[in-house]
Amino acid sequence: MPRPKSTVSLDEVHWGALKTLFPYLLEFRRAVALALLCLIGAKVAGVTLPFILKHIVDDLDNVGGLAQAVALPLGLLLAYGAVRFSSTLFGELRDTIFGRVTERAQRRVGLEVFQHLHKLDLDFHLDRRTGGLSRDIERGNSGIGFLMRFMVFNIVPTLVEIAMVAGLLWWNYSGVFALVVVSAVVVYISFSVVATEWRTRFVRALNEAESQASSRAVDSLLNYETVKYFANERHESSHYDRELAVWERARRKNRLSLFSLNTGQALIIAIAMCAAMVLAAMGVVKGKMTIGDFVLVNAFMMQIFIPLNFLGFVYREMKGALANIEKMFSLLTVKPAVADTPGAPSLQVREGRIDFEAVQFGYNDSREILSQVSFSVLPRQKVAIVGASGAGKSTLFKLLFRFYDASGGAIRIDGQDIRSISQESLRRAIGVVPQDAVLFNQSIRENVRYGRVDATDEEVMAAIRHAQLADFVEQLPQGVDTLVGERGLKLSGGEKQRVAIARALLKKPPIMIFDEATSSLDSRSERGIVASLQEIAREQTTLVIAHRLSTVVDADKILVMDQGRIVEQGSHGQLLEQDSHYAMLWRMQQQERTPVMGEESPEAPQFVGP
Ligand SMILES: Nc1ncnc2c1ncn2[C@@H]1O[C@H](COP(=O)(O)OP(=O)(O)OP(=O)(O)O)[C@@H](O)[C@H]1O
Repeated sequence: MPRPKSTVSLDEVHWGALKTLFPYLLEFRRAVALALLCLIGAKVAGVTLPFILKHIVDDLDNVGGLAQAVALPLGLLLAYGAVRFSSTLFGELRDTIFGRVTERAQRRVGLEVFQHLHKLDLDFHLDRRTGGLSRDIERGNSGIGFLMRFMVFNIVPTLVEIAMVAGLLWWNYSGVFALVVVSAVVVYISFSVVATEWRTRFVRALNEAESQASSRAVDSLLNYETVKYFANERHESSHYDRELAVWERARRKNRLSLFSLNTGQALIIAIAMCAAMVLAAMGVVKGKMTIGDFVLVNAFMMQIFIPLNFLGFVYREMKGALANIEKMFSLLTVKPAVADTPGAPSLQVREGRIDFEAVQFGYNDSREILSQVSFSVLPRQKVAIVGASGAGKSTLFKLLFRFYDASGGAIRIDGQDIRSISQESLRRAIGVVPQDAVLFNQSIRENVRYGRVDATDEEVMAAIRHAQLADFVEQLPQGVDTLVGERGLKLSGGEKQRVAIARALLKKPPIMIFDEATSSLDSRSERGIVASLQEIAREQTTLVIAHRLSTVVDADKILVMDQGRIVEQGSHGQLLEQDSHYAMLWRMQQQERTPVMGEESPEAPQFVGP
């Protein structure tokens, strides 16, 4: 199956974008051939029309005083109607048949961009602005439809039609007519190309302004709650209005430039039409041409200048469409920073052992976040990571999950360097309950099922029970079918976390990561979940980040992190005995601990960091 070129450099993209569309034309060659036949039919009918008209006019001119109803060139008139209708019919058939080709191309390219976006690394997605991105894709996609339709059915056929008309005028009358037509066309096209090039910058500026305004609006609406917390509606509106003002200015400049282009084109056409008509009128006066010939010349001029005018529009729009496609395809040129090596094998999880070996990492060159981090997690062990905010705990998980690659050292699972295996197999083997669970705007059931999309309803319900979510779900009028709202905002923080836990439990991976997964829960729910998790964790290797030290006292090993280094490790008892960093944190948490409403026992201290 032909595939469009997937990476196009920005410099070559202008015309390179056209090349990417050829495979689709080839794939649907029968539909394209049929549509081309319809096109030829429509053009032949179009060129025949002025000749029929000429004969009708000449016949009428010669009727004299006879009874006109009898002498009417009825056959010619009927033929005129039939040819006109068939010209339109062929045009419609052509569009209908070719529509399939363009729609399929749009679907394929849309899918390719979507898949590529999912392949890109976390950094790209953290930097992107969703509103602008979706507009770029939307515009690029409709640009493809436009370009394919007009490239095949407008530009080349119009030029052929013009050549045919010029030839016919030359053949039937004189070379001067052909000269007028050809010169007008050359001037018209040259003017259109130069003026359109000049306008491109206005079109680009307008697109840019539209994307900016749209990004701003989407970002603001996504942060609806934050805007309200700070009563910043006016601030948001004024920012948005500033973007809209830029858009307004860009639009005005764009319109003015379009005015100049349209006016120039109309002037060239008017001069050419006038010249041809004057020539024809002189021919009639001199008796070299009939009135029918005069009408024919007029009809031909109209016939070529209408599509020529359209050609100007097409060229203009084509430039816009190319700019849009260029922007969309430029997304495909973004290379993911984390990529599989060609033919990377799948991860084989035999026991679930994890080794970090002298791992080094920084999100950028200027700041090191992890330095020389080494530790091992034995199969089915529970290892906890504790430390101050910003110490690099979540970063460890992001590296294990290969959102980023370490700049030094290695991470191995059962002896396999995670850089040498496929990302998909790695991620299948690891379940994550993140710090901030984000849900799809679907039902609770579907959100939980996302953990394993082929899970049965019974399995989903079992996961919901294990995550202590069943009581809550029962209270809801629509139960598990309740919609959770955008990003899950209709659920409380704790409920959202429990949905995320249920989802991860359903996945049943050999390795499980909990990144402060119970931080939004009250102590009673937390204890319930921790008990469930402990039961399940016996089968799995588990890594836990916790601020509440009481939730990890049972861990096989606790790693204490500070400023990107592991400063201590051991069991809860061993670390207390060492009486160092961890022991100090433990004591601090116990001292600072104040009873929390609704808790029965005040045994759980809060981790506040050194
Ligand atoms: N995408 C990113 N780009 C640049 N810096 C980042 C990025 N993500 C995290 N950081 C920085 O890396 C450092 C470590 O972050 P990390 O999330 O690992 O800390 P943490 O120990 O999990 O903190 P917390 O307990 O508050 O969640 C922080 O200083 C943070 O600002």
